[in-house]
Amino acid sequence: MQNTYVSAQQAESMTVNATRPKRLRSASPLSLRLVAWILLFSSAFSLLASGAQIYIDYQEDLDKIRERMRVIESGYRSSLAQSLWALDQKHLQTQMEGILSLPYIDHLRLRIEPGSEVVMGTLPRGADVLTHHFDLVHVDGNEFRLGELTVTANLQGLYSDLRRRVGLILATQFFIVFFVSILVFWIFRHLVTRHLAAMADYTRDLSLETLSRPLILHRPDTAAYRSDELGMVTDAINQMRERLNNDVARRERDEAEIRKFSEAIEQSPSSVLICDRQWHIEYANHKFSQLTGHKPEEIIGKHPSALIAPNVDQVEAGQLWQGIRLQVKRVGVWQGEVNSVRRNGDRYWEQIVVTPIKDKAGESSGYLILGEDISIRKRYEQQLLRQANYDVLTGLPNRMLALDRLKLALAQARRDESQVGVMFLDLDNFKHINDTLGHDAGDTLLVEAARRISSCLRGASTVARLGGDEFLVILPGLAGPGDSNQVAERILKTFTPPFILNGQEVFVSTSIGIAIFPTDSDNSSNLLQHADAAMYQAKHQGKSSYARFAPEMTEVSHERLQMESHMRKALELGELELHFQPIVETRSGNLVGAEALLRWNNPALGIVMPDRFIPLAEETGLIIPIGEWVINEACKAAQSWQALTGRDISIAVNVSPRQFRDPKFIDIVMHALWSSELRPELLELEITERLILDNSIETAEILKQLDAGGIRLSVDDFGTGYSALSYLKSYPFDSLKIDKSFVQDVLKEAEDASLVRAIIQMAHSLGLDVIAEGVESEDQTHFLKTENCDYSQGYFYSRPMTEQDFIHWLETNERAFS
Ligand SMILES: Nc1nc2c(ncn2[C@@H]2O[C@H](COP(=O)(O)O[C@H]3[C@@H](O)[C@H](n4cnc5c(=O)[nH]c(N)nc54)O[C@@H]3COP(=O)(O)O)[C@@H](O)[C@H]2O)c(=O)[nH]1
Repeated sequence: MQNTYVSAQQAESMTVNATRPKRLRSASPLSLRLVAWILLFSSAFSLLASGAQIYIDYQEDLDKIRERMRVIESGYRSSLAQSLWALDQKHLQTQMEGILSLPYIDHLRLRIEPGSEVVMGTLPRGADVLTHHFDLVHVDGNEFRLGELTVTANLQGLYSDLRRRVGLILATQFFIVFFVSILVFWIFRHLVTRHLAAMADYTRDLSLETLSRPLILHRPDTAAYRSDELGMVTDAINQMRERLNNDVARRERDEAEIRKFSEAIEQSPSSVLICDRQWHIEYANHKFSQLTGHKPEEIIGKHPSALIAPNVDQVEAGQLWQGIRLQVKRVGVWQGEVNSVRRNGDRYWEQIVVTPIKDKAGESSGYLILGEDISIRKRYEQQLLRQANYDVLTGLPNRMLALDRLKLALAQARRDESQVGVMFLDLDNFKHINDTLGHDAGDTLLVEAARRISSCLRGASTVARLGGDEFLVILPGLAGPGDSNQVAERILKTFTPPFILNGQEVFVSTSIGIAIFPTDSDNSSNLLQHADAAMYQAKHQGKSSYARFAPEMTEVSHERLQMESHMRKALELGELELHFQPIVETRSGNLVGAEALLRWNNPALGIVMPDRFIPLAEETGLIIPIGEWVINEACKAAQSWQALTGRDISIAVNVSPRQFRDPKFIDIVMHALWSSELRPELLELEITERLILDNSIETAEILKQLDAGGIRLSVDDFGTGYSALSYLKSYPFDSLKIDKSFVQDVLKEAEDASLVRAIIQMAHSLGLDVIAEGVESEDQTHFLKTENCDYSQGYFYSRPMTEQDFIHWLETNERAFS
C-alpha cells in the first residue's frame, strides 16, 4: 500500500531539482477560468431569466391596470350616469375621487354633453399613460348619451417599481453567482486542479534521475480515489514510469553488453572483419589493421577479396572468394589457410574462418571473417616437415620420403609398364673413418658422398640417405637392367678421387646392391630387402663393386626367418625382459616416473635390441602378445614400486601401431590395470606420431576411450614424423615427447634449439606437458630448464636399468627422494 499522503520531504524533493525545466505558472489557471466562465454563463442565464420574469411581471401589471379600468367602467358606469342624470355634482365628485384613489389612476376627464367637462387629477408631462374611455348613458325607455369618462393611468409608478425589482434581482443574482463561483473554484481547485498541477510538476520534473520515484497525489489513498479519473491518470503515469524505468534498465544492460562485446571484438587477438550482406566491409578491428597494415577508413566498403590473398592472380582470388561464398551459403562456415599479403607487400599465412551473421529470423544480415596469423606455426610446420622428410646433414630425402617416392615410382611404372631400379649404397669403412678421424670428418664424408652420388643421376631419380652411411637411389623409367648397371658404374667412378677429410686425402669406396621392379619383386619392401641383400653380396665380393639381386641372396632373409622363429618362442621361454629408464621433473631433477623398454635375451642371438626385433614383431603380428606382456609387466612393476616407496611413480609404455589397432587393445590395457591394481593416471601410453597421422576415426575413438578411462596419452618421437601441430588439438593427449635427435643437437644446431623452443611453447599453448628424450649432458638440461621443458629423460639421469637395478636406484639415488 502506498502512503496516503505525500511527505514533506517528498513534496520538497518533487519541487527541488536544479536540472529540471523552469516551472511555468499559468496566467489564468484552469480554476479561475472556470469560475469566470461560470460567472459569465450563470450571470447571462440569470439575467435572461430575470429579464424574462420582469417582462412577464410588467405585462401582468399592465394587464392588471387594464383590468382595473374595465372594473371601473363596469363598477362606475351606471352610478356615474345616474349622478350625471340627477346632476348630483357632489355624488359625482365623490365617485370620481373614489376612482382616482385607485392605484396608478392619476387622471380623469369627464366630458358632459353637450359641451362641458370635469377634469380631476394631474399627469406629468410626457409621462407614459394608459387610457380607457367609456360612455355614460341614461336609459329610460330611450337612451340618452350623457357624456364620456376618460380614465388615465400613469405608468411612471409601474416603471419605478420595475426598476427597483430589476436592481434587486441583479444584486441578488450577482452575489449568488459570485459565491457559487468561489465555492466551485475552491472545490475544483481542492479536488482537481492542484492535483493536475502536481502531475504537471511531476511530469515536468521526470528525468532519468527521478524515474525511480512514483507519482503520489496529495489525497487519501482509498479505492474511491484510486478509481476516479485522477487516480486512473496517476496510475497510467506510474505505469508509464515503470515501463520507462524497465526500458532504461534494459537499454543500459544492452548498452553495457554491446560495449563489452564491441570492446572484446576490438581487442580480440584474432583479426575481425564484418561485412554487410553484399560482402562490403563495414568494420575492421585493431588486430586486422595491425596484421595487414590497412587502416579501417581505407577499407570500409571494399570487398575482402581485395585484401585477403590478393597475391594470387585476380582470377584465382575471384574463384577463392566465390568458393568461400558458396560454402558459407551452403554449409554455414568456411575455414582454411590462406597466404595473404600485407599492405607493405609482405606475405603471411593466416587461418581464416568465415561465417554468416544471422538475424533473429535466421537470415544472413552480414558476414564475420576471423583471421589468425599462423605464419610462425606454418614456418615451424614446414621446418618440421622438412626435418621429417629430409636428412639434416646432407639435405637429401630421408627414409620416409624415399619410401614414399619409391611407392610413387612403382605406381607410375605399373601404369607405364616400365622398370624401376632400386639401389642400396653403403660406404665402405665408414665406421672406421668416423672412429679414427672423428664425427666432423664423418659428416664431411657423408655430405661429399651425397653430392657425388647425386651428380650421377637424372632429374627424375631420387637419392636418399637412409641413416648412417646408407643411401638409397631410385631410378624410375628404366629401359632395362643395363641402365641401372651404368648408373652404378658411374657412381663407383665418382668415388675414385680421394675425399679431403681433416686436410688429408682419404680413399672411400662404396658397395651397391641393385634390385629391379618388376623383375625382382613388385612391392617396395621386398625390393628394398633385395637391394639390401645384393649390397651385402657386393661387399662380400670385394669393396667398390655393385651386385644385382639374385634369388639365392635371400639367404639373408633366412636370418630374418630364424629371428622370427626364435621370437615366437621368446615369450614362452621367458627371454623377454623389461628395462626401466627414469623420467624426472626438469626443474628439480626429481623422479616422477619411468619408461618401460623391452629387451630380448636369446641364447642364440644374444641381447637383441628393440630396434631390430620390434619391426619384425610388428610385421608378423607377434607384437600383440608381446605388447600385452609388456603392459602387464609394466603395470605390475609400477604398482610394486608404489608399495615399496609409498610414492606415485608413473610408468610409460610404448605402443606400436599394430598393437594399437588390435580390437582387444583397450580390454588388454584395462585388464592390466585391474589385475595390477595400478591407478589409470599412473599409466602413460606412448604413441608414435605416424600412428596419429593416419587420422582415422578408429584412432580417434580408441584414444578417446583410453582418455575416458583416465589413462595418460603421449605423442612419442615428436618431430620425426609429419609434425602437424594442428592434429594434436584433435586428440586427447596429455604430453608430447621431443625426439632425442633434436635434444642432442640443441647446443650445436641453432635450428634444433629454435625448433625445441617452438615445440615446447606450442605444446604448452595446447595444454600439453613436454618430455625431452635423450638428455645426455648438463648443458642440455640447463637449456631445457630455461625453456621450461616439464620433464626429461636420458643417459644424463640414468640409462635404462633392469627392474632390480631400478629398485636399487630408487632406494639409493637422491633424485628418487623428492
Ligand atoms: N612397441 C614397443 N616399442 C618399444 C618397446 N621398448 C622399446 N621400444 C622402442 O624401441 C626403440 C628403441 O628403444 P631402446 O633401444 O630401448 O632405446 C630407448 C632408450 O634406451 C634410448 N635412450 C634413452 N635415453 C637416451 C640417451 O640419453 N641417449 C641415447 N642415444 N638414447 C637414449 O631411447 C629409446 C627410447 O625411445 P622412446 O621410446 O622414443 O622414448 C624405441 O623407439 C622404443 O620406443 C616396447 O615395449 N614396445
